[in-house]
Amino acid sequence: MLHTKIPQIDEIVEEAINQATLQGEPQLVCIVNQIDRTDSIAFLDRANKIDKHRMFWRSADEAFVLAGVGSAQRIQSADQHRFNEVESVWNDIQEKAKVYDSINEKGTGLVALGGFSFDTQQVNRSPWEAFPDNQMTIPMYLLTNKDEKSYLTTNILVLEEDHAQQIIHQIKSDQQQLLNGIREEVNLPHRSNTEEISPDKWKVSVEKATEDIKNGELEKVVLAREIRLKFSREVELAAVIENLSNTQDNSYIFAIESGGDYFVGATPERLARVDNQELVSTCLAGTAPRGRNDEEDQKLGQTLLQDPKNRQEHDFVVQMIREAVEACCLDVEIPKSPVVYPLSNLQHLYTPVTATLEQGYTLLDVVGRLHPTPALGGMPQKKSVDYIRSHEVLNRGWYAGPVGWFDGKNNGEFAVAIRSALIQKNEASLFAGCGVVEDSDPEAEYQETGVKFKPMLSVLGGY
Ligand SMILES: C=C(O[C@H]1C=CC=C(C(=O)O)[C@@H]1O)C(=O)O
Ligand SMILES: [Mg+2]
Repeated sequence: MLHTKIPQIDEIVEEAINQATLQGEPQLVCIVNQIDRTDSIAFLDRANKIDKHRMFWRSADEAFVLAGVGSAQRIQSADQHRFNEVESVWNDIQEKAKVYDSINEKGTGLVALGGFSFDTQQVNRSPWEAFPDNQMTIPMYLLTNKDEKSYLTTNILVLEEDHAQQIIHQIKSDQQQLLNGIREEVNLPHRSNTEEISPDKWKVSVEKATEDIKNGELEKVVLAREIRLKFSREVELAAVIENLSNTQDNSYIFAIESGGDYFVGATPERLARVDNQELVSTCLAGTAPRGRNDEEDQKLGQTLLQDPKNRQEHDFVVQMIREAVEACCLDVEIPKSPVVYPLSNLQHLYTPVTATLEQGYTLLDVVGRLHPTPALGGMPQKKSVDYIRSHEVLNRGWYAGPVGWFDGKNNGEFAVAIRSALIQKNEASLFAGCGVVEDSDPEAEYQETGVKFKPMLSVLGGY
């Protein structure tokens, strides 16, 4: 049931058609309602019948979920200055939109969800044809679950030639399906094939990178590899998200559907979050497996904290994030040493970063400055991205790029899209990388990436 406290939808749509006629351009209308508590995965599953462009975000550390359906308006930019360009289009959209929002909650109203590719200079598009270098979408319908409450935002791009009754009928029927439609049983299909892409060639590339680092070409580079899977039938988005949500604590769960394909993952790595002007970023790099019991687990964690190779991987990240954040923030706080961050299959070195954005700077400014951090690219930034482009066999596409959301109230968050898979009908490509420094051992890095595949692999048909 909708708890409407704003003008009747009929009035809103008719007013928007008048506006569109007067302006000679479409009018974006945004309506926010509090609704009865609604399960986000059921919502996404029922949306399957409405639009094949769905988006999902679950925070790693707060009860906050966004599930978006369809596209009312889309922002795309392939430009080198894509973060600034997205910001300026976003400002323009906000200025022109008519927002009916008496609730004013974070993540409701005008919200854009989506992501950015890892490297705009990558010319090879396959297999990422459905994912442009940047795509942020204002969904037609957005469910926001925050703490115990649910909100539904409806965004309509109204055209001069639209008929009010037709639009209203469509919205009512879509809302009925999204909130009350029957949820079909969704299961994951059987996995019929698993192929590791050139593991030996990959180990040779790690060996070569350690030599190039010793020769002073660069200081650190993150190299990724791929596993390809085949299934007995199409893999349903809702089933993957449900499984990841049940198994991956301390991780962001994200999914973006585009042109029939979708990119999904459970990443522990925040890039940046802004609540008003308060910034939180995360340094996460350096990895060990989990132990089979508490004692072994503690021991592995302690060894990780003292291991010079892992500390070096981590310290490059802290150093770079510190410099980037200090350039646009006040009151930057970064602890002197990392702690251990436990996940279901492995543990990482973790250093939190908090700061206050200086006036005039935004979340997208910070994302543009940070991406890619040395946890995904390397050190120095440009050299390592060039190195990846010319040495890595796979095409990263959106793997290791920023994925997330922002609203019109100065809130938003981006994570880096690792522990992820590109799913195309009954096939999937999984990606995992590791930080290579001069003391890296190819076999150990191969094992480390093996553990990083586990969260997605276990959801997509067992180890
Ligand atoms: C690049 C990935 O992980 C990064 C994040 C945490 C730890 C990492 C590491 O220890 O190598 C990587 O830098 C990946 O999972 O694909
Ligand atoms: Mg590592």
